[in-house]
Amino acid sequence: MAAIQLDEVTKQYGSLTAVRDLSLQVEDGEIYGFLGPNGSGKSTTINVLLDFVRPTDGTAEVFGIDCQEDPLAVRERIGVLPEGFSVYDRLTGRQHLEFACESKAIDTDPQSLLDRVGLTDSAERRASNYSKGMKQRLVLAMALAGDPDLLILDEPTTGLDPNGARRMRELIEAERDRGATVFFSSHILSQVDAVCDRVGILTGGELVAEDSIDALRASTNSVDELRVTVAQPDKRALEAVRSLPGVSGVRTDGNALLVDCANDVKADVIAAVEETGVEVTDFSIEEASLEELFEQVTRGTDQ
Ligand SMILES: Nc1ncnc2c1ncn2[C@@H]1O[C@H](COP(=O)(O)OP(=O)(O)OP(=O)(O)O)[C@@H](O)[C@H]1O
Repeated sequence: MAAIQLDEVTKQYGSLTAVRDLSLQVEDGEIYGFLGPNGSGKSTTINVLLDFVRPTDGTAEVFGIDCQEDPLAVRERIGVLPEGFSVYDRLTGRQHLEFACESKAIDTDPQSLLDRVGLTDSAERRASNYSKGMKQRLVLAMALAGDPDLLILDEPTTGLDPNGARRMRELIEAERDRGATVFFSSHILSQVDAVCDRVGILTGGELVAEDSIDALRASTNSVDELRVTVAQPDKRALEAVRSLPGVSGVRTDGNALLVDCANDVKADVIAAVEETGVEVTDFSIEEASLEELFEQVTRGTDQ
C-alpha cells in the first residue's frame, strides 16, 4: 500500500488555483522530495494531507486512509514539521518533548529525542531562548516522537546552516533506515540531491516532472562540463571538439580542454581528441547543477 496517494487533487482559493489535478504516489519506505518554487502549491498539498485544507476536488490518502474523512487516524501515523511551526516560549526543550510524548501516549524517553536532534545540552533552557534552527530541531524532535510511519517535513532545511542541513539529511536517512517514509518539500535543490529516492517538481500547482534526480538529469538536455586533460595542448584537438554536434563551447585551461556538452556526447569528445593524435591523460565531469536542471524543468512557468 502506498504511504501517500493523491488522486487528481485540485485546490482553488476563489479564482486562484493553488493545486491543479495533482496525482502522485509515494511508496512505503521512500524518501520523496517535493520540489517547487515559492507559491507552487507545496504547502497547500501538505495541508490537504493534514486536513488543514479541504481540496476542491480529488482525494488524498495516507496508508489507505482518506485524509479528509478520517484525519485523526491519519495523524496517528504521521509526524509533522509544519511550515509555520511555533514553540511554547515558556516551556523548556525537555518539557516540549514530555508534552509530545504524553499527547501521543507513548513512553519514549524525551532525552533520547533531544539527543537525536542535537539539543542535549539545551534541554533545560526555555525554548524562547533557542535560535530559529534550534526551535526547528525541537519541533522535529516532537515529530519523531512515537516513531511515525510517515514523516512530513515542510521546508526542513530552510534556515539551517550547512551543518544543520547535513544533520537533517542524516536524520532523514536514519528515519528511512528505520522503515519510515519521508515526504519533504524544498526549494533548496542542492540539499535534496543526496537524500531523495525520487522527486516531484511542482510549478503553478501542477506536477511537471517526477523521477529520480539522475533520471531527470538524463531526460533533460542539461549541459555538463567535461574536463579533458591532455599530454600536450594542441589546436587541432580544440577544433575537432568544437565541430562536434552536441558541443556548445570549448576553452582551454592549461593542459585541459573544458567542453560544454550534452550528456550523450562525452565519449565522442574524448574519441575526437584521441583521433587527432593527442594523448588524453585524464578526464572528469562536472554535472549540470540542480539549479540549472530545475530551471529547465520549470522554464516557461510564470512563478
Ligand atoms: N489561504 C489561502 N488563501 C488564498 N490563497 C492562498 C492561500 N494559501 C495559499 N494560497 C496561494 O496558493 C498558491 C500556492 O501556495 P503554497 O503556499 O501552497 O505554495 P508553496 O509552494 O508552499 O510556496 P512556498 O515555498 O513559498 O511556501 C500561492 O499563490 C498562494 O498565494
